[in-house]
Amino acid sequence: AAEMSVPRAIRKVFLAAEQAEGAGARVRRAIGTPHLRNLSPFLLLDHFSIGPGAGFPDHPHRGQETITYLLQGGVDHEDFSGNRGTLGAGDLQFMTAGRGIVHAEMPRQNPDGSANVGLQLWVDLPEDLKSCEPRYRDLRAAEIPTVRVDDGKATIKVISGQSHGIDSVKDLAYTPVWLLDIELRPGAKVTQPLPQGWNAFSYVLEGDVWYGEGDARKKVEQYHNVVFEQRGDVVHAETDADASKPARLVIVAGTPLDQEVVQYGPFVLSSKEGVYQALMDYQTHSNGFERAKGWKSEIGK
Ligand SMILES: Nc1ccc(F)c(C(=O)c2c[nH]c3ncc(Cl)cc23)c1F
Ligand SMILES: [Fe+3]
Repeated sequence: AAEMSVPRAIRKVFLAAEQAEGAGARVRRAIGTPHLRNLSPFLLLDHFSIGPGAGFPDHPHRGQETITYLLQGGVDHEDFSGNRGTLGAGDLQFMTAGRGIVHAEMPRQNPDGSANVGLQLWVDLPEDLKSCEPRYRDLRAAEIPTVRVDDGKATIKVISGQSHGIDSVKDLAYTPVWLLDIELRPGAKVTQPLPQGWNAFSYVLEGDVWYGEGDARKKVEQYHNVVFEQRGDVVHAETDADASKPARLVIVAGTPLDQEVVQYGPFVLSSKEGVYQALMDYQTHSNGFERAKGWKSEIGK
């Protein structure tokens, strides 16, 4: 007989409150606050909004991967190796900082002055990859497979992982991560399998979403983060039939890493000594930060 699917219970739900970050940017931090310090392998999740004149000028990273998902507008990036690029609405950038990156992430000026909105997720790297060479993988909106389910009432963008028989195009991060962007029209109901034993959460971008089934259902509003228990292999999400507008949520899952997390801003190592070393290397332009010497970005001025 088919294995019974076990719904994942909800461990906690909380609002991602807005806070200042970078230079004049605003972020709703859904992972990386006292509500949820980290959920291995996830270190940080920022739902960012960058208005004109704001942004994230020259800054370093070591020991993690960042996944930037542009939802609205555009963000330019430029690093100390001369890599430059622009993310438009629907595009993603998977950046493996590894042993060290210094870059700037600045918004494009939108003609109508609208803000640039997106998600940035930080994923911890396994210890032996924390000193790997940096690398970028861009994923353009057009490359992302989409599947319509529940009579077309639900649309799932399979950015990474699998959903309803659709596989994402390629493994983009070193650490296995599933990232699904789901739109639920009124009355839609989706059952999404997730790998057993992975850590998983869901962040509500728009509207209201019911998670769970029957009397275990819980209604979660916009800007709230839902953290699931590790036990179980499916997540149920649905919207009210009389909802006034569609809901939009992401479901993210990843393999827990069995290592310490010692983080100082964008330096994420697995020991205090590793963090001291990162700070020293950044200050002395060593061990991966050589190209930071005298480097200033064009876009971060
Ligand atoms: N203070 C500080 C220290 C280190 C950082 F890496 C950053 C940073 O670059 C970001 C933090 N949230 C983000 N959301 C979106 C984007 Cl595009 C960038 C960031 C930062 F702001
Ligand atoms: Fe950055």
